[in-house]
Amino acid sequence: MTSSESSEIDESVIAELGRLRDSIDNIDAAVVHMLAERFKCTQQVGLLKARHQLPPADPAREARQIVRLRELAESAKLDPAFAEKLLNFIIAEVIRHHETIAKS
Ligand SMILES: C=C(O[C@@H]1C=C(C(=O)O)C=C[C@H]1O)C(=O)O
Repeated sequence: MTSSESSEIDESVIAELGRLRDSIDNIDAAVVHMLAERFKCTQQVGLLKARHQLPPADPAREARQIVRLRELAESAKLDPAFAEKLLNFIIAEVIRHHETIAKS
């Protein structure tokens, strides 16, 4: 392989890496915007619960969401265990917000 051939390969690899990373950046931005919208909704739920003396957490609702999300993950070829962990992580933060709202 000549030095010009190897530098062409390097450039095409770098270009493909750049394209893939641009898509990753767009997806990360979409995730951030979707999470921000979700937290706007859950903040409203937190206010409603505090006003009506409802508990911050609703384990029955969470169980239904987990079943649904695991099914969605499976059909999207995403690891259902990962999807469940991610949802639990988000819900834990939401419940923390609801507890703060209830105390305020
Ligand atoms: C948002 C709610 O409050 C909590 C947070 C949930 C969520 O982030 O999806 C689900 C159930 C509750 O534990 C709710 O009750 O709907």
